[in-house]
Amino acid sequence: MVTVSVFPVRASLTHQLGEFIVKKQDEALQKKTDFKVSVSGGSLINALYESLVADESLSSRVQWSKWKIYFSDERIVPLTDADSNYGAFKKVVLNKLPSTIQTNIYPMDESLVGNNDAESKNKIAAEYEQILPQSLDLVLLGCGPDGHTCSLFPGEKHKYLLEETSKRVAWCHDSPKPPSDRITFTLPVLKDAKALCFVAEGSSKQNIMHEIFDLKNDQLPTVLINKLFDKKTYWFVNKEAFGKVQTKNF
Ligand SMILES: O=C(O)[C@H](O)[C@@H](O)[C@H](O)[C@H](O)COP(=O)(O)O
Repeated sequence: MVTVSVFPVRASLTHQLGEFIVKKQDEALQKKTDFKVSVSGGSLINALYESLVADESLSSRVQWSKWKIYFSDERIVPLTDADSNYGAFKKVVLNKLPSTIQTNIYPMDESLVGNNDAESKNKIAAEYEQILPQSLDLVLLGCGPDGHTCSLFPGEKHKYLLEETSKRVAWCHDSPKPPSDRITFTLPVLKDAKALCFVAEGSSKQNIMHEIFDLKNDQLPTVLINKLFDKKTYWFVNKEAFGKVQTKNF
């Protein structure tokens, strides 16, 4: 069973999300000197700001200097582009931290970004794979209204990403959510991670939450992940997103 927590108001979701992340951080730091975490783009980034920066009862417990921060997926655009997940995370979260705080962040190498050939895009993915550790302590994920996560999209034409077993980071060349070129973790990275945490909020997620949790449509990447990695998968959702979900059997 996956662990699902449903929150009536946003502040309680972001607080409990922060408590969960800090708990995973503390568990990791009891055993080693760093906390390896990956973040995704989209609305998750604002939730992370609320949890880890704005929430004063949590912000003092976040040991940023011991975090190693990776990206679960990244759009192939310059890191300064408004579409960059790194850029968004830096702007919304890291730039809000006191300047004395050191962070260790691992963005995609943007030097090949301008090249439009497949070889360059595959190389960007392969280079990211090289810097990725074997096992992340925590992978933070969003869920799109179509049931995608990372840049693993549902449907026949995107199956090449879900079926990838040798590349740990792959080039997604046809994202239905712009921009179309991205790099993304593949399932082997999620398999080796210690914990996976999804955040989904708002009424635009109602239909997909119903499909994921009630209908369990296993054509959806998120359903597949729930099935494959149930014991280490956690969902933080709000009551709007879960408005149509009937089941208690996760
Ligand atoms: O770069 C991206 O596009 C994201 O990493 C993506 O996987 C995101 O997490 C979902 O699309 C959910 O985004 P929302 O929460 O904004 O719907």
